[in-house]
Formats: sequence, C-alpha cells, structure tokens
Amino acid sequence: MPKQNSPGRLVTAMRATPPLVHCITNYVAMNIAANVLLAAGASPAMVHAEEEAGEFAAIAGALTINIGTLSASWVKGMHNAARSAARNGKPWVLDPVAHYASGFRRETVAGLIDLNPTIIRGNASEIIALGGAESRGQGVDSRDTVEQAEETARDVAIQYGAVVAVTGAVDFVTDGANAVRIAGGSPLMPQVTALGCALTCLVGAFAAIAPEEPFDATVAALASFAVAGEKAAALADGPGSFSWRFLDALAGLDGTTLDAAARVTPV
Ligand SMILES: Nc1ncnc2c1ncn2[C@@H]1O[C@H](COP(=O)(O)OP(=O)(O)O)[C@@H](O)[C@H]1O
Ligand SMILES: Cc1ncsc1CCOP(=O)(O)O
Ligand SMILES: [Mg+2]
Repeated sequence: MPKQNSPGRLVTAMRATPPLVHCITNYVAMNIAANVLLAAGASPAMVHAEEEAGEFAAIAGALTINIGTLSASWVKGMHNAARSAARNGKPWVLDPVAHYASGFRRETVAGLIDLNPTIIRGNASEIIALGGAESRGQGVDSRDTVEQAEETARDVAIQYGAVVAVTGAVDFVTDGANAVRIAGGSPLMPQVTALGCALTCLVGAFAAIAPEEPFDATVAALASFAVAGEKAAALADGPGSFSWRFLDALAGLDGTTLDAAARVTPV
C-alpha cells in the first residue's frame, strides 16, 4: 500500500486516468509544456482565446495560467478562464512570469490573484516580488535563491489562501502552515527555456488528479521533475541532450520509482 502522502500514488492515478489540462501558457513554453504533460500521462490543451477560454475551463480537470507572453486579449481570456474554473470548482495554477518587469505584468498578476488561484508556482525572484519584498529579478530567470524566498512564500500563501511553490536548486512548497523542501533536479534545468513554465502545467495536471489535495499535488509535480531531472542529467552532455533525456525520464517514471527516489523533507 502506498503511504497516504506518497507522491507516487498520484503518478499512478494520472497514468490510470489521464486528466485534461487547460493551459494558458506563453509562446515559448507551449510545445515543451505539452510534451511534458504527455510524457507524464496527462492530456494538454493550449487554449487562450477570450472567445473560448471560459467555456474550455469548464470541461478541463484543471487550469493553468502563465503570463509569459501577454497581450490585452490574452488577459481577457485568462480572466474568463479563471472565473469559469472557480464557478465549476476546478483548481487553477498561476505562474507569474517576470511580473515585476512592467506595469502591464504587475496589473495583470494583481487582477489574477484577486480571482483566487489554488496554487502559485514561480521562481525565487518572482515569489519574493509577489510578497512585496526586495527582489533582484529583472527578466524571466531568477536572481535570488529559494532560501531567500521561503519566508515570503509562507506570507504569500497565507495572504492569498494558496499553496505556494518556489523552485530552484532545492524547491520549497508551503500552504502557510505546512512546508517541505524537495531536492534533486540539475543546474541544466534553468538552461532549457520554459522548463519552469512546463512544470506549472504539470502542477495543474496533478491538481486535476487530486483537486482536494493541492499541497500534495504540487509536491508530486515538483518531485517528478526533481527525479526525472537528476536521471536525465546523469547522461546528458549539455542542455540539448538534457532536454530530450528529460522527456524520456519523465515518460519512464512510475509511482514506485518516484516514491523510492523522491527527496521530500518536511521543514
Ligand atoms: N540549480 C538547480 N538545480 C537543480 N534543479 C534546478 C535548479 N534550478 C532550477 N531547477 C529546477 O528547474 C525546474 C524549473 O525551475 P526554475 O528554473 O526555478 O523555474 P523558472 O524556469 O520559472 O525560472 C524546477 O524543477 C527546479 O527544481
Ligand atoms: C524566455 C521567455 N520570455 C517570455 S516567457 C519565456 C519563457 C520563460 O520560461 P521559464 O519561466 O520556464 O524560464
Ligand atoms: Mg518561470
């Protein structure tokens, strides 16, 4: 019998019943995010048009919203989708990519947070800035460490009633009361563009599998990336070969392997 909190049980459940995941993500991430979801056993759909995003969120198991490449029309689609997810009791995940970089991004994230994301996933600079603390972030990459973001992550989780995941060398997940660190992965991961965005979509896939357990769903997604990343890096020559090896490693991951290899430590 798997342990109650084992991330592997959610991997097994996903392979048994592939969830439909509604992803509003950026142009850079669309392809790799869809491939990551397929490798993990989920069914991705990239749907951002304001004319259909609300309708689609109602039929998907979960929604993910990423502000990486914004336009006014996309923001309307995001609002329609987030409102529809809330109306239909579907979890939704926010990825506030470089939200400190412009007024448009700041306003967009403020508006989306008002729509109550279930989970927020970002790198350290993004989460620090979300809590109003001093962030060194400029573009899409983090310039801060996860450790520096942990206290703010707890505050953000409490303030917005969301599970908050900060990713980096060692990931941190909190709902304000509970917290874990997840070790693993590889320094090659931030060398492959949009892997963080793809992870946000995978968090959505696990949230669709376990909508009542957003904390465990987030841990399962991050632990899957940590274990697959470590495995891929062991044989990779650089970011190019890492990228395809990572997809293969994710596709080969099953629940038992994940539970044996995941390094999840309560804080
Ligand atoms: N130095 C590192 N060592 C190991 N894993 C890392 C490292 N940096 C990032 N990762 C992993 O890369 C993935 C994407 O995280 P991150 O790079 O923080 O997101 P983003 O692409 O949004 O900035 C996560 O699974 C994270 O754990
Ligand atoms: C390069 C770039 N520019 C806008 S979105 C994007 C991708 C960011 O991906 P990630 O947040 O996973 O590094
Ligand atoms: Mg990112």
